[in-house]
Amino acid sequence: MRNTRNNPLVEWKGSAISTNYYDYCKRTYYREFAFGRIHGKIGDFVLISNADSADPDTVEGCDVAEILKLFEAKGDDPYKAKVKWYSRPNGLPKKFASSKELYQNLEVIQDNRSFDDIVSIETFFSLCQVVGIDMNEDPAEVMKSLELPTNFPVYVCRYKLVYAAKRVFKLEPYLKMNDTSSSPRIKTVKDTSSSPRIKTKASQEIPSSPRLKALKEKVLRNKKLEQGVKNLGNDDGNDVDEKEERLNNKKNSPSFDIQITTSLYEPQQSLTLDPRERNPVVLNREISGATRLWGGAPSCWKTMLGCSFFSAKKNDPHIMPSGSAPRRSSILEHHGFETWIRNLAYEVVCHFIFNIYEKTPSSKRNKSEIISPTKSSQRLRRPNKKSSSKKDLYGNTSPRTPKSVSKLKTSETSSKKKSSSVRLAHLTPSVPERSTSLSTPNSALQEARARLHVSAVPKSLPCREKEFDNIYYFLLGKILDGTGGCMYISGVPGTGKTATVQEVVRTLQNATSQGEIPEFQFVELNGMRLTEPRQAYVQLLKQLTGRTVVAEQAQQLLERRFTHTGPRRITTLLLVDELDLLWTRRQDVVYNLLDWPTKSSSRLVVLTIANTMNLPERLLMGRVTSRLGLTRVTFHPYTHKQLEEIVLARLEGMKVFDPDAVQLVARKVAAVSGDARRALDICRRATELAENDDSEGMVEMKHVDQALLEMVASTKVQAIRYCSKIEQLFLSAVAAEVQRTGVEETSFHKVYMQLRSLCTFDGYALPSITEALGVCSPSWQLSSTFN
Ligand SMILES: Nc1ncnc2c1ncn2[C@@H]1O[C@H](COP(=O)(O)OP(=O)(O)OP(=O)(O)O)[C@@H](O)[C@H]1O
Repeated sequence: MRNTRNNPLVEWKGSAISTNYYDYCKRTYYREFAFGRIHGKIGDFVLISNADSADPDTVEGCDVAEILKLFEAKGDDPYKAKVKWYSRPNGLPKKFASSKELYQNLEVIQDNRSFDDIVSIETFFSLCQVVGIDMNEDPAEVMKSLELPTNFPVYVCRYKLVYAAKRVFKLEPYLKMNDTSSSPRIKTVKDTSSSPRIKTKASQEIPSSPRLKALKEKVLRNKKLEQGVKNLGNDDGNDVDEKEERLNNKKNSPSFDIQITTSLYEPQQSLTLDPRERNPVVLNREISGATRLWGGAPSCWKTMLGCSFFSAKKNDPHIMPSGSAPRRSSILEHHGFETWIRNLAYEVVCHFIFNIYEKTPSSKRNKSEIISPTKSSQRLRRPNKKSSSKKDLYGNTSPRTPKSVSKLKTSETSSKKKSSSVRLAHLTPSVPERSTSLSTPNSALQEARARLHVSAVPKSLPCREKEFDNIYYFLLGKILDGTGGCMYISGVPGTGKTATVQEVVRTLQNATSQGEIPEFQFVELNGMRLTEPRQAYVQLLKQLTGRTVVAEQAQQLLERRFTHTGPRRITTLLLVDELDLLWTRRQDVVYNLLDWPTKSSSRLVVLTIANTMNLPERLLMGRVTSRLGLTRVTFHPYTHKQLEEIVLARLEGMKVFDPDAVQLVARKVAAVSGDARRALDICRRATELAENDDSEGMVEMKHVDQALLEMVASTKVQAIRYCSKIEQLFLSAVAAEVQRTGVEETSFHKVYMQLRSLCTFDGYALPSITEALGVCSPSWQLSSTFN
């Protein structure tokens, strides 16, 4: 039967599977498919192209998965498979990924994290094999001894990643205790002459190593089992469990001998009980409820519900999972009474489950997936007031008494809803200790100077609680939702924009490592560090995949990544600092960076930082601004009180500054720019002056006065002071134009327009264009130098 709908490349093999459950799902399920040269069936292992990898069209760029179901859905991409994911070691959570015990290229780990498990068959790259081995065995040795086909990817599996608690994982042995005595579990693929798929060694002579002896025995036993399936009721009767679990599936498959194999992964397989294939949390509860109600489900029911169906044709050389005898059974036909019992039991259980499912309010079901109401301990907790003065929320020592956090007022209402459950937190922006300590200061003044340095990481970011909150909850909402979005952050230099965002990211990463929120990846671009705007693509791709390519190719790869679905994709958080420097005439770079988050599959959140508040409206085209959205946070210049607080917070516990001296600095800086960097610099210089002066280790008003004077009398200021009036006016015009546009480059024409305005206001005669051009030409500089 060939499907002509949309894509003639995928073809179902054999007839559709019909059961009450599948009929209820209103989907058509199949056992086998052909996609180009790939001929696969339920139970096979496949490599699935990963759009997020550096090279999705290579074996290394693919993820490993086992096919659990095959079905035809509605829509443009109807050929679907339900899979069980297997991760390579570097695809595991960080704490396992770096483990030296795991073999990057040889080994995969069954991954029970809640990735999307419905994938398009069109993303299949090739078939592969996974061999289950005991956790104490050496994968390299096993691979050597197995002598498996070299042109076919083969992996061993020792572990499975399971939930220890909500979002906390642990590794468990892949094979259960009673499996360890048995030989490796190998699933082979069917040898079809039409496809270049790999033939396993099953039909070849197997070398006589103990492992392969056992394997050979297993192959023979499995073959016998399959024979048993063929000869109804004529199995050898050795395996009591198999006998018990035998069921008649005549109704469902009149023309096939059906073998129902309970999976090795019973807990996961049981998820298939959900009539809509979603909400595993609720479903598990339903299953256990059903089991309780019926006094423990008989093994045959378990088999029925957790089974995968596949055809067992006469010459099919399947090698079945070893050591799985107790968990597998063959279903034989023509047992009328058994069929009746089976169907009755099946319908009753399905009916029971559907009823529970329908009666469970959808709100409850969804909630249980995100934040378990019973596990309040997992949430961010408001710190105990008594202890809050010592430790902040994430265990960092914070000398500040936490302030109450203002309500979030972002325009993102959806994230508000989600975050409300996590909102109990009292968030104080804080920065973790630096990893390498600064050189030990000898005096109090030296220590103060070290603390006042802009590069010194402060323990907290006072006066930015509200901004911290807004950014934190925006990002939290996006990470919990698994959606994309943009935020525009603006403010004059030195107002703590970058520092606040960095701190938010650190706080979220901390929450991730504690299993409170899902994983996300953080990447950073800074317009100042790029030689030209299109380098943003190169840098972004490099940080995401580790691959360096030219800008055009990088753009194509990023486009592909963000416009294609990635079932195992986690949220990407991109910080674009100095956005205005990515501006190009076509605005394509900024457009793409803001357009990718709007794609439903991208899971990309972009935080953009720039110095001007109205940059989007002034500099960017309408279609770019529209993509930026309305979620904006403005960092206003610090007031003198805030600057005072910032400086005093850094000097906490020290008595080196006269309080009036700090106030003087704060007032002077707030009057000009409100730049925290400038205030810290002046205070630092004052400590140096106090050290040279014999002032008994105290910074007084005179030191601050002198430092302020030095700032004014800096070389730049001196140079400008000695410029001619026309030069001073020209420089003012350049500064006004740069301030107006927020871009550091400008044209002479625009500067001249500014110059005209300045001259008119100040009552000077407007210099001619030639004179103005002369001011900025090198020859003018030379002549002025010599004059
Ligand atoms: N609230 C604050 N508390 C303590 N230190 C602060 C605070 N705000 C700013 N600073 C200090 O000022 C320095 C400059 O901050 P930051 O780089 O975040 O400013 P910015 O707004 O991003 O400036 P620019 O636009 O120039 O990049 C930081 O390194 C930090 O040391």
